[in-house]
Amino acid sequence: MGIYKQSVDTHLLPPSSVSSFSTVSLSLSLSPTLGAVFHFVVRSMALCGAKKDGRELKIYENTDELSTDLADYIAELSENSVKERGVFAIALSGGSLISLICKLCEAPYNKTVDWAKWYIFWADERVVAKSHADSNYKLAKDGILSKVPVIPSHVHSINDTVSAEKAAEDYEFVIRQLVRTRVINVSDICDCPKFDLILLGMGPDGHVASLFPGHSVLDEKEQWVTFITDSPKPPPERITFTLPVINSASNVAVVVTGGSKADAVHLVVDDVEPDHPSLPAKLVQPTKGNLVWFLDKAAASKLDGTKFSE
Ligand SMILES: O=C1O[C@H](COP(=O)(O)O)[C@@H](O)[C@H](O)[C@H]1O
Repeated sequence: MGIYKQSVDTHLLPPSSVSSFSTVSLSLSLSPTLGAVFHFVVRSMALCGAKKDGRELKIYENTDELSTDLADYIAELSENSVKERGVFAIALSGGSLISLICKLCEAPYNKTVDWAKWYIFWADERVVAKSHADSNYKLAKDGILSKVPVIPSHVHSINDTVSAEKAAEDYEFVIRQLVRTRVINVSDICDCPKFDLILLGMGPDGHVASLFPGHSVLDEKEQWVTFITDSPKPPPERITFTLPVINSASNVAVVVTGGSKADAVHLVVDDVEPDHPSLPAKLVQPTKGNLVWFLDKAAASKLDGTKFSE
């Protein structure tokens, strides 16, 4: 069975990607049996991007270039949202994501972003004290929020003095109030909140937020925020946005770096074994919103048909 090759012009790539290209060649191979396969050839300090199955993949030479483009992406979404709605409702994750968005604290973003219009939430949180090293809130506060002029009352972290179950319930209540006043937009197709942007990381096991492979909370359809007390990754008690909330967002970005996650990226992005019990990251499929994967070269290294050359 032959493989048909066709060139894809860079005008098909997202403008933010094209502007950063130095030398990029991208080709799309169409095989009757294998479907579409992207071949990325990245030279010098280039990056490349392409649409695949409704997702946009952005692959960067290194984490520094990824961070720069990610800061641009967030700043642009913030500007658009403030223009359209007067506010920007963003949900953060913890882990490696925070150091990858730290460029937002630097020029020009520290001055150009309309920080007072930001409303900040967490897609997941560990149920520990806010001062604890495991707290996703503490990570973001120390790394970013204490360095930019966000309004403290717009920062919606969980109640860290109650059980995981109560913390999830309280957090959903807060979000419901803010949907009612449209600080957080509402989905056009269900009653779910429609965050302007949800930023997710992904673990080597394919978990996103605190949605772990095989966990029953993956089936949660009613609640917006739920809890677990048996996280396979410590600490065990966590609250998390459910899939209906994640998939109702206007924009979702999954940010993944490092070779330890290359297998999971391959399984999710190349949709290996589609009938196999799903990895949580595979279930991130915004119904009407945009989905962008930000990958460094190491995380993208096992993607089908991906070939990098220096
Ligand atoms: O436990 C968590 O892990 C994921 C992934 O973290 P990373 O350090 O591997 O990027 C993170 O997105 C989530 O918020 C966090 O609670």
